[in-house]
Amino acid sequence: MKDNTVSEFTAGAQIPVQLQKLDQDLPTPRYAKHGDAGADLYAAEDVSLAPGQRALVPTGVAIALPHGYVGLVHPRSGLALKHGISIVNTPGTIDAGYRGELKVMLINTDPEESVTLKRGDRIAQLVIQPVVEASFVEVDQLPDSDRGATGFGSSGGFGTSDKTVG
Ligand SMILES: O=c1ccn([C@H]2C[C@H](O)[C@@H](COP(=O)(O)OP(=O)(O)OP(=O)(O)O)O2)c(=O)[nH]1
Ligand SMILES: [Mg+2]
Repeated sequence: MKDNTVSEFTAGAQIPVQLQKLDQDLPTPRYAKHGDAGADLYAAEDVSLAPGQRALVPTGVAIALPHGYVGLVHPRSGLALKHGISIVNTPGTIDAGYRGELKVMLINTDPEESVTLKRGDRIAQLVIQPVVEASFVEVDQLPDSDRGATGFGSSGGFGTSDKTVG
């Protein structure tokens, strides 16, 4: 790879992403199954989380994403279901220019049980996506749209008074 630029994006395509191992003894992040959206990230340290506690957990890797891409650090559903482990800032944003260690801000949402994760456990998954950069154009008036300024449940679909099904 001569430079760090990828000009075209094709759905399903593989792009090369330079990865530096800061911890040689951990496996390289990988997609657990062919077609997975996220590559699993490993904990570089043991971490114990009391109920409600959070911790910034190192993963032992740094990457150089091509310009025009973002890395999103998503929780793993198995850890969430079994132990209530989530990510405080989910999804974490890995900027293309970031060269530091990828870190995961885990939180234990279980109200009663502490959770201990070990070095080498897969704690999160990194989803890489193309992004567009906006050039913001300031206007006095925005164009009309079907939705307008409505939101925050305005279309219904929950609660007892405005069921959309049955
Ligand atoms: O879960 C995360 C989130 C962020 N980062 C790293 C990569 C990212 O590029 C950088 C900055 O993240 P973000 O923009 O979310 O944080 P900020 O609070 O806006 O800090 P900054 O002012 O440095 O942008 O921190 C991680 O390693 N893990
Ligand atoms: Mg930022």
